Order: sequence, then structure tokens, then C-alpha cells
Amino acid sequence: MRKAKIVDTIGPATESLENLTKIVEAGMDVARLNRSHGTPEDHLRVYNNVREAGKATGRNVAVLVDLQGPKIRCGWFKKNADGEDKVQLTAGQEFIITTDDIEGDEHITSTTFKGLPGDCHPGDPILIDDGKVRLEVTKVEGNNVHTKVIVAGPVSSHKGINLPGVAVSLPALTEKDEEDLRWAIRTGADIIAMSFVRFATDIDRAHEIMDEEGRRIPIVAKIEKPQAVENLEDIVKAFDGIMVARGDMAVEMPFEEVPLVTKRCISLARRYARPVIVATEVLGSMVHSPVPSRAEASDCANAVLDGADATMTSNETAVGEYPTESVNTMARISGYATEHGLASIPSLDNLDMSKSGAVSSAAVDLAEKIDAKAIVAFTQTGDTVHRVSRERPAAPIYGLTTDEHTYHWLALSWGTEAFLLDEDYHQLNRKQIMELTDATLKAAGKVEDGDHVVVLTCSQGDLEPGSTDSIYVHTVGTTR
Ligand SMILES: Nc1ncnc2c1ncn2[C@@H]1O[C@H](COP(=O)(O)OP(=O)(O)OP(=O)(O)O)[C@@H](O)[C@H]1O
Ligand SMILES: CC(=O)C(=O)O
Ligand SMILES: [K+]
Ligand SMILES: [Mg+2]
Repeated sequence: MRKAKIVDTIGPATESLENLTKIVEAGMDVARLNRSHGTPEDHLRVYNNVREAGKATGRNVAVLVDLQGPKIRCGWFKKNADGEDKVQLTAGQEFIITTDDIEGDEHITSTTFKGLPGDCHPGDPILIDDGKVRLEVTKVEGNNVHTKVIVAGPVSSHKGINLPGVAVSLPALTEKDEEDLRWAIRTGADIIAMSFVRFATDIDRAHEIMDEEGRRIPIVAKIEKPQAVENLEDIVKAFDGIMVARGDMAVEMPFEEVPLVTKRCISLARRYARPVIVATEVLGSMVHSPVPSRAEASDCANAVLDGADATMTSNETAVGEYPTESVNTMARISGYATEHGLASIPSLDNLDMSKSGAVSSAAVDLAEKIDAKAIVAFTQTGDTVHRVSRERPAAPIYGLTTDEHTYHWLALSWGTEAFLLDEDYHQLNRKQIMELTDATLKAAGKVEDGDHVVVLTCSQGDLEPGSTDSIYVHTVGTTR
């Protein structure tokens, strides 16, 4: 049984209802709509298709909207003789990046970021297109940043620009991000991902907007800047989950640091009971190949064995030639890793233990000792499930909730299957809770009479999040 989840970036290769249905059947748990690309109209169509594919297949599929964030990009380039808006830079030449509104050529490009000259200093490296082209700042004059080309390569319209090590003076949420966030809330997204998070307080503006819109959605911090790594523990605590965004991370900091940062992200996320996604190039060569490389198969399995909640596809499913095969392959690798390698997922001895953390931990312990068929958690926000899930128990976790967005949010949680209840359980007594448990799980074919399950719930009538305080060892079919 596969316990780690799968997040897939949706793009031209997967956005039709037919193709989405195929990747849902192959194992997609969360669809990622990247607001760095495409229009809100495109994404509304994709959103509706994801919902329809989820319904048609009966699978719980969440929608994650990834905001562009303060990413700096090139402007337009003039068309060359071949009709392409693309230039070739050569090593040693001068190349200017300007905030003037001009069309670029092999000597100069405009940039979307007006603060660039103020943020750059001679000697700073500037990277274009995920580090494929490398420049070094020689001088700053007015609106122009003069650079020398260190590593040559092609540059074309709207390619991303990274300034590793420079504290870029852009807000965590740009105007476009604010619009996209409002769009996501109104459309019905379940999860938001914030790009280029630097500080724990970067979440505050997003919460203000959510409060204005009348709905809070879990926010995943994308860890892709050195400042985020410096402030990692505070960010993990402030946000609802994290994504190890290895694409930008590997150009923002030395790539040899990425594997260890990834492991640290996973263990900190588990300490604070936050879901963690390992992203980018997990099966990268499958953009053009129906099978993964050996290194990729290992990368995917190792992310799962390190304890990630989920692995993610990007280009593989957005623009690749083998999107369904990519999801299938990820499901196979991840499923095998948890079926045969569960014992090698590190067990952490430094878990953050609030009262509810300790209660959940005791439930996991109990389930193991009595070899329970399942751990059942009644949950409003999903937090109780996360506290159980972070311990990576062998027994399946069933999260029972009355909230439709919590139901979808749990699609991202390791080892968890969510059930949407149409009856509020807060006023039910113990006997009624057990009856509801049995009815829900038996209808889904998860348990049979006589099975032992461990049930986590809160005292009758208690609506406060974090109030889970009751553990029951329940024998299915008995309602004493
Ligand atoms: N909705 C879309 N429409 C068109 N192309 C897309 C779309 N989503 C993704 N793509 C393409 O797939 C590629 C990989 O997707 P991904 O989301 O990883 O982009 P990215 O720009 O690398 O990510 P980010 O900006 O979050 O770091 C993109 O570079 C883009 O070319
Ligand atoms: C996913 C993403 O944003 C990255 O890897 O950079
Ligand atoms: K993005
Ligand atoms: Mg990124």
C-alpha cells in the first residue's frame, strides 16, 4: 500500500478532463496549478476539470494553487532572423539588464523588477533560466546593471532571473500574487503555496487577505531561498506545511547543500506536524522518456524513506511526453518504498509535544501494541491527523471530518485516507461516535466486525481546535 502522496503540476500535457482522469487514476492526490504560467481563465477550466475527474473516479483530489511570488523575470526580446525571441550570449561579453522598457537583444534585456539596480552591487552573481546562464555585476549606472557573461548560453523572453545571496527588496506577496490569492479563495482552492518565502511573518499578509475574503486556507511555504533555510524552524511553525522547491533552491544556494537541506526540512516539518512535499526533477528525465533513470528512482524512494509526506512532478506532468507514465512510476516507486521500507523511515525523538501531540503519540503507540487495524481521527482542521501521521505508523490513518476543505487538505497527508461526514460529531456521545466510525469505515470496506481500531476524538461538545483528548480502543461492531 502506498502511503506517501503524489502532487502533480498540471499544464498543457494534462489539463484536459481526459488526461486529468488518467493521472488521477494513476495516483495523483494533489493537483498543482502554477500561477507563474497561464491565465486565471485557463486555470478556472483546469480547476473544474480536476474537480470533475475527482468525482468521476471517486478519489479525493486536492487543488493547490502555487503563487508566482517575487520572482524576477526578463522582458521581451526582439525576434531574431529565425523569428525567435531568443539571443545567444558569449562568455566574456558585456550584457546589460535595464529597468527601461525596451525590447532585448544580445547586448541588453529589460526586467520586470524596477528595484534591480538598487539591490545589485559589483561582484554579485546573476543567474538566468535556473542558472543555465551566469553573469557577474561589473557596475550599476542609473537604470542599468552592467554585467560580464561568465557562463554563456541562450536567453529568451520572460526567463527567470535569480540573484543568489542578494536580499531582494520585493514584498513576499506581489500585487499579482494578491490577485491570484483572491482568485484562488473564490474559486475554491484547498491549499496555497507561497513562493520564495523568506520570513515566518511572510504569512501575515496572506492571512489578512484570506480574512478579507472570509476563508482561511492552509498555506505551504516553498523553501527555495537561503533566507528561508536560515529561518526554517520559525517558518515551519508559522506555516501549515512546506515544500522543498529544489529547482530554485539549487540556483539560490550551492547545489551540493540541497540534499541535506531537504532532509532537515523533512525532519523539522515532522517535528511540528506539518506536511512536507519534496519537489522538482524527482523524475525529471521522464519529460522525454517512458522510464526513469536509476538515480531518479532512488531520489524518489529516498525522499519517501527520509519521511516526506509527498513527492511532486513538475515538467514531467505539465509539459512532458509521458505524464501518465510519470505518475504511475512515482506511485510504483513510492508504494514499494513504504510497503517494504517503512522501518527505515527515521523515528524522531524530538517531536514537539503539546497536550494534543502527546495524546496522538499515545494513540500511535497503543495502535502498534495492540496491532490495531486502523487509527481513526475525528478532526476539524486536520491537525489531529497530522500529529498521528508524522509518526509514520504502520496502521492506516482514517481522518473523519465535516469540512470539505479539510477533507481535501488531508489528501496531502502521509498514510491518510479522509472521509467527509455529513453529520456533525461534536455533540455525539461515545456510543454514537463508535457507531459513526463503524458505519463510515464498514461502508468503505475498510474494517470488519471484530477488528480493533484506535479512535481519537474530543470531549463531547468541545469545538476548540487542538482539543483532542480522548483515545478509545474500539472493537468494530460492538457499541457498549
Ligand atoms: N499552466 C501552464 N501553462 C503552460 N505551461 C505551463 C503551465 N504550468 C507549467 N508550465 C510549464 O511547465 C514548466 C514546469 O512547471 P513548473 O510549475 O515547475 O514551473 P517553474 O516556472 O519551474 O516553477 P516555479 O515558478 O514555481 O519555480 C514551466 O516552466 C512551464 O514551461
Ligand atoms: C517548485 C519550485 O518552485 C521550484 O522547485 O523552484
Ligand atoms: K510559482
Ligand atoms: Mg521555484
